[in-house]
Amino acid sequence: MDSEKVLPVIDLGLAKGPTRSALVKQLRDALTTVGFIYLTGVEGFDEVELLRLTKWFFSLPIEKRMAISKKSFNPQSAHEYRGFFPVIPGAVSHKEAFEIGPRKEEGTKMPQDSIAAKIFCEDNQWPEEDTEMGRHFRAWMENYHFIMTETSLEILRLIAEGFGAPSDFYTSIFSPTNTSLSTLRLIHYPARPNPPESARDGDYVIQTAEHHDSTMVTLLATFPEYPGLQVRWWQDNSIIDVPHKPGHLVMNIGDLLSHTTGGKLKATKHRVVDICGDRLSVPFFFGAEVRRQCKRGTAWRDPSGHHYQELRALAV
Ligand SMILES: O=C(O)CCC(=O)C(=O)O
Ligand SMILES: [Fe+2]
Repeated sequence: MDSEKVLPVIDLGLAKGPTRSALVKQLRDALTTVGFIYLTGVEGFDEVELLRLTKWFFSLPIEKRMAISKKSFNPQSAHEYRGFFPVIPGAVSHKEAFEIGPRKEEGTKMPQDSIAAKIFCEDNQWPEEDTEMGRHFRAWMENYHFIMTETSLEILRLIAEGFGAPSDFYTSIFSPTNTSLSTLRLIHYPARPNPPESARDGDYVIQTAEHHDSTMVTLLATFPEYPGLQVRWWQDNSIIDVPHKPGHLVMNIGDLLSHTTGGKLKATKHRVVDICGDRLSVPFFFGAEVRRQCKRGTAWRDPSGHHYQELRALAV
C-alpha cells in the first residue's frame, strides 16, 4: 500500500545517554532496508536561515556568480574545483550550483604534492566579501559545513556500533582538522518549460537523473515550497515522493560506504523531477579524506558472519 511507503524518521537526539542503543538499532534497520531516512535532532540545523542565504546567493546577478565560477566555465578563474557552475543548456541535468569545501583551519598544511591534491585542497571562493551580507554568508556557510561534518561523523559511529564494530571503525580515517573532500552544494533548479526528449520519463520531466551518490553519507536539506525529490522504493522498485518534513534533513548513504559493507547498507537510487517552477535544495556530500588514500583495511565480522571492510587510512 502506498501509505506504507514513507521514509523512517531517525532522531539523533537519542544518541546521548541510555537511548543510544535503541537509536543504533533503528538506524541499522533503516539503512539496511529503505536506505533513505528523515533525520531530526541535528543540533544547530537552521533550515530557515539556510533557505534565506541560498535564495540570496541565487539572487545575485549572473555576472557576479560567474566571477566566482570554476575554470571550465570561466577561463579567467584560478579555481578548478570549488565555486559556482551555471546551467548547461540541453543537458538532462538542469541546475546551477555553488560548491563549498571545508574551512581551512589556521596553520593546517594542505597537500600540494600532486595535481589532484592541489585541486581538491584549493580555497573556497566567496561572493560579495566586501559587504556585510557577503561576510555573514561566508561565516554561516563555513559553520554549516562544520555542523554537517560533525553530524556525518556521528552517523558513521552509530553505523559502526550497529554492526558491533568499534565506534571509530569508519571515522578514524578522518583528520580532526577537517580536510575531508566533503562538499556543501547550494542548488538552484530553474523551471524547464521546454525540456529535451532525453529529460522526459512519462509525465515527469527530469531535473537530476536517477543516481546513487558516491559518498560515505549525504545530508540533504529540502524546503517546504520545493517538492520534487523521488526515491526508488526498496521493496517493489516503485518511485516514491519524498516531501519536505519541517526541521528534518533527508539522509542517505553513498556507494563508498555501501561497498565497505558488501552492499548490506543500501545506497538507494533517487532523482529530482521538475515542479513547474524554480526549486532550491542543499545537499552536503560527506566524502573521503583528502590526505589519505582509502584502502581496504581489516574486516569486521558481525554475529551473523557478515563482513565489513574498514577504510584503512594511508598517508599519501
Ligand atoms: O536536490 C535534491 O533534492 C537532491 C539532489 C541530489 O540527489 C544530488 O545532488 O545528488
Ligand atoms: Fe543524490
